[in-house]
Amino acid sequence: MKATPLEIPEVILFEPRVFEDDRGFFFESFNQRQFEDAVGRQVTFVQDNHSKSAQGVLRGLHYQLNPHAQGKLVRVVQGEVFDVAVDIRRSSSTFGRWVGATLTAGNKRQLWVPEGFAHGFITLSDTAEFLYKTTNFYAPKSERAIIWNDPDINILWPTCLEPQLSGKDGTAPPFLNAEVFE
Ligand SMILES: Cc1cn([C@H]2C[C@H](O)[C@@H](COP(=O)(O)OP(=O)(O)O[C@H]3O[C@H](C)C(=O)[C@H](O)[C@H]3O)O2)c(=O)[nH]c1=O
Repeated sequence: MKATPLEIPEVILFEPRVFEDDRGFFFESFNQRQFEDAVGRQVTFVQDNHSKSAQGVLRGLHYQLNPHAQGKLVRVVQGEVFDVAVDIRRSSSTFGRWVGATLTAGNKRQLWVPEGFAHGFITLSDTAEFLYKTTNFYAPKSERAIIWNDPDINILWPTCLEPQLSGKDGTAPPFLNAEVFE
């Protein structure tokens, strides 16, 4: 497993070692020891999620407030998405900045999005199946969102597709009005 910190170094891109033979392939999709070595701290996941989206669907930008903040380890098992993490920790030197990565079933890449970040993705393939582990349970009352095209964050989504949004996401507040982490 290769671990690469992105421009916001708390966000880490993982690339697994894939073993291919005439039967197909094998790779360790999660290894607690290697993951914690890369992240530099103990991390416990308590929930696995799986969503399927059609092309153009954009889910995000979402996060849960403390004490329910979630770290997420995300990957794609079918199709392709562009995945984004936004630093919403007011005390951070990268507050308001974003990083992104293209995750596909083919590249088998995973992105670690720590607590303190808003997260979202846009679906680039006809459909995409998105799996992720979270470090805290779903707590809908603590859920918050930021509008996907906020001008102050200015995410460069890699498509001119008009995104398909849930009602919640289409009416999410701007970053300036968002409840953020201290
Ligand atoms: C997130 C979640 C949702 N649900 C139920 C609640 C709704 O009835 C239904 C769809 O929920 P929602 O529209 O919030 O799903 P997404 O838009 O994919 O939300 C996720 O989108 C982005 C990518 C994120 O990073 C978050 O993990 C999460 O907010 O699943 C649950 O029962 N448990 C859960 O953990």
